[in-house]
Amino acid sequence: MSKPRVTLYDTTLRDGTQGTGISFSMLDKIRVAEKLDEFGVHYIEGGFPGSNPKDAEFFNEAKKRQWKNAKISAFGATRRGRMKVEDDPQVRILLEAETPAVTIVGKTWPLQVTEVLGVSLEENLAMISETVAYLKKHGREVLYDAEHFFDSFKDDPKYSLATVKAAHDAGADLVVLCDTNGGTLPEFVAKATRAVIETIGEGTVGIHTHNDSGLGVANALAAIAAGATQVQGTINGYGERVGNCDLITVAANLQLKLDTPVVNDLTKLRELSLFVDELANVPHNIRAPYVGSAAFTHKGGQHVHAVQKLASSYEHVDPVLIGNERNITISDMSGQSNVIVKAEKLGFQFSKGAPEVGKILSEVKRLEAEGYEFEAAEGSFELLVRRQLGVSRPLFELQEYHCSFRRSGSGESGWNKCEATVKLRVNGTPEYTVAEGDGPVNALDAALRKALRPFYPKIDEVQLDDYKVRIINGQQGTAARTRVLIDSTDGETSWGTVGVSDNIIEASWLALVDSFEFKLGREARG
Ligand SMILES: CC(=O)SCCNC(=O)CCNC(=O)[C@H](O)C(C)(C)COP(=O)(O)OP(=O)(O)OC[C@H]1O[C@@H](n2cnc3c(N)ncnc32)[C@H](O)[C@@H]1OP(=O)(O)O
Ligand SMILES: CC(=O)C(=O)O
Repeated sequence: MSKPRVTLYDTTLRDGTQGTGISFSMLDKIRVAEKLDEFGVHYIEGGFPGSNPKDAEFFNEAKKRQWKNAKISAFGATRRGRMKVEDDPQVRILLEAETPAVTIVGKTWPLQVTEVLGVSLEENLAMISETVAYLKKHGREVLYDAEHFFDSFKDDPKYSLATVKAAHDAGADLVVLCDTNGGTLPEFVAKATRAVIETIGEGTVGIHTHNDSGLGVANALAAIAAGATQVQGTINGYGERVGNCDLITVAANLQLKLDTPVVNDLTKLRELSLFVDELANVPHNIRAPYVGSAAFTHKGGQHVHAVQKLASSYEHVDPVLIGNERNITISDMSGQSNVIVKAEKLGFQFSKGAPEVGKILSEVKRLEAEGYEFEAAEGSFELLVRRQLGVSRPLFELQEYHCSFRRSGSGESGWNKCEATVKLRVNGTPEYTVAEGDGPVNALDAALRKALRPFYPKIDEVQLDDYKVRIINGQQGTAARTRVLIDSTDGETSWGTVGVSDNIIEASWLALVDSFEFKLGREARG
């Protein structure tokens, strides 16, 4: 696409990695940058090469690659006080990154200049203009990040404008106003942005916000409405403290709500968000605007009823536009509409008022009142539907199971032993098996598989991915009711099952049996 009115500047690989728990290997940084480039981000801030060898190495790798859409930028600071710009090693390293663009942060707030940097206000202006001019002389596109701009504008508008004017007059291609502490409100952001544009002209200002007041995106949009032409942010809002402006949300708002196209194909937005979470090893935020898996998930019966008739009744945009999809969940807040939609996915067609729908719905509500939760246990819900419709076939007839745990001695010389026995009949054939395991549930799992394997060899495809235990009525201490949720996979599909009991072993057994019955039942039906 031709240059849009607003460009996207991604700083996931620099400011994002200042977020607690966020770290990428050098090769993962390259993979994230490639994904951002493919998506159509206009600038990628790859890191702070003066900070650490990994970031410096990123730029060595980045210069060997062809970037289709994005300009790579190296991040650093203005020269240090009382030093010549050409003698500052951090500035030299910025040039050695050999990027087409360079972003430097400088101080704007008198408080920071005198108290933190410990230099005079005049020396700070010289640090800004000399560093910008030096980088321009070396042929770089220079983006100047005006740190704490809004706090400074509140305290001393004259000095804050003098700093951005110093950067602009020295040749900065863009002055980026930073809400570094994330405490500013949108109205003030808009007012300050307008004041800067009046001082240095149209098309010269970008915005970089943090989310400390929960307004990172709102503040960025306020600055854009006031005339800013670049928005800086991070994928999924990673960043120092509570994070940066979420570039995912901003991109969707600009393109879908503000008639400001920023990329060619917004349908890749969710994929980008998940990809970056995956590489950062961060759990996906299901409530993320636009791209979260809950963003178009309807739980309440009245909502589900309405979206079947008119999607826009409870959806602000079509999920397909950002590569997301509509989901309907089942719970005690469901109405007939939820059951009808879910049952249809299982191949059963019902109309409103059908007795089968009422039966399924009542059973869901009865079990949820006992502590079950079907939202994340679609496998158990499918079995519930089949059982209520009388079309399920149990895998076996249980006679008894037993498990034991024995601890002998203490410390390292002691030992633990977990053993389980399972006695059941499969198609009339008795089976009696015993197995050991790391814990009682693991031992039961092994004994049950041993008993069922001769009849259902596909059982070995089932792997348990996750096992979660939730105490439902904790006030009853060790006599509390327990809910166990198991996530299983066969490598191709994944499913969740649930079991509830006063006994943690029995709750686990129920969830385990549902997991096997779900998989093997589907296999048998073909
Ligand atoms: C708002 C932002 O997000 S800006 C980016 C912040 N990111 C980071 O700090 C992550 C990367 N940082 C680092 O790896 C290190 O802090 C380094 C390599 C930059 C500096 O390390 P050190 O030299 O050991 O200094 P230290 O981190 O203790 O202190 C920061 C130094 O930078 C100076 N500094 C801070 N801002 C600026 C600026 N805008 N211009 C010039 N110097 C600056 C400080 O005065 C201080 O130097 P001093 O001790 O000589 O006064
Ligand atoms: C530059 C930057 O990251 C900030 O001021 O927040």
